Amino acid sequence: MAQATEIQSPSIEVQNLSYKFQDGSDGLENVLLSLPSGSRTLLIGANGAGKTTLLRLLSGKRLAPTNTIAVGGKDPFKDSLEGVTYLGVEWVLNAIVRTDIDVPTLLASVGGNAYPERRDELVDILDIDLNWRMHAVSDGERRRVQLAMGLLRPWKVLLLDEITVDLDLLSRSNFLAFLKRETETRDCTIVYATHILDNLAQWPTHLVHMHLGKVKAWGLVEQFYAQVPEWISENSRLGELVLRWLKEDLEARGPRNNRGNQAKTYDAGGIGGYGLESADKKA
Ligand SMILES: Nc1ncnc2c1ncn2[C@@H]1O[C@H](COP(=O)(O)OP(=O)(O)OP(=O)(O)O)[C@@H](O)[C@H]1O
Repeated sequence: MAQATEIQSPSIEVQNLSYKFQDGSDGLENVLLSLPSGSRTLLIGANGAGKTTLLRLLSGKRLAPTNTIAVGGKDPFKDSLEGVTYLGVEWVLNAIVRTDIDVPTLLASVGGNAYPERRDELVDILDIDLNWRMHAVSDGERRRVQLAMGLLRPWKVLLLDEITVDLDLLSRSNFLAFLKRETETRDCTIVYATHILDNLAQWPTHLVHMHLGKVKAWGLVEQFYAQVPEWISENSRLGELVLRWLKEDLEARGPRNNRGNQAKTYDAGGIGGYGLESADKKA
């Protein structure tokens, strides 16, 4: 197995990145980004815009064309980088966190004893009960333990694909504040794909707007906020901006299905096909 390379400065540079899936369909097209060390970037875009695809390429889980991605100056796929943490769907689906196992054992299994202060801070911030047994916790409680496990080792680049959906508002807010503090107190960078914008307006330093595999716009958050009318409150500025982007994207893409044909299909098999028509008639 190739030895992991430690990255120095956690910047992210992407240029001319185009990517096709195995079936030949387009994944990303000509992506260009430059995210400096210490930045906190929100990846914004409708479902299917390409956010996960980009994060997986940045994490080195997928092979990008040569010289298109540099994380800390290195190719994440070739150099199997140490300090790059990707928390996405695979992480969430990990079966071990559903077995009859206790929290201290789980945290120890990912190196908790090597970082006792960090472990205790995360347990505190995420309000984790060390007496929980993982087969008998709620989805949100399980997610908090997973986040503590994933964040325990002091990463330099954190790639986060929305896995905070199960968290209650206070846990999520504490978690986001923790991430912000991390970037302010040590040399690290975060890219976070999310649809949930509550309490996030003050969080990002950069925004990336993706649409159909392309980056439509990216840059410092202030430059985007300047486009939103001033009368909109500071807190909802991000929401207003994203809503505007998503509406434009939907208009540009058009409806997914041709409405005329769809209507015919529904008429032919539609409600009647489920037996509801006859139920109606009986009533
Ligand atoms: N393995 C694959 N093969 C072919 N197409 C794929 C594959 N994985 C994803 N896609 C397609 O690529 C597009 C981008 O998917 P991706 O998961 O990156 O979107 P996303 O922005 O993360 O969406 P969401 O917000 O729903 O998570 C989608 O249209 C999806 O159907």
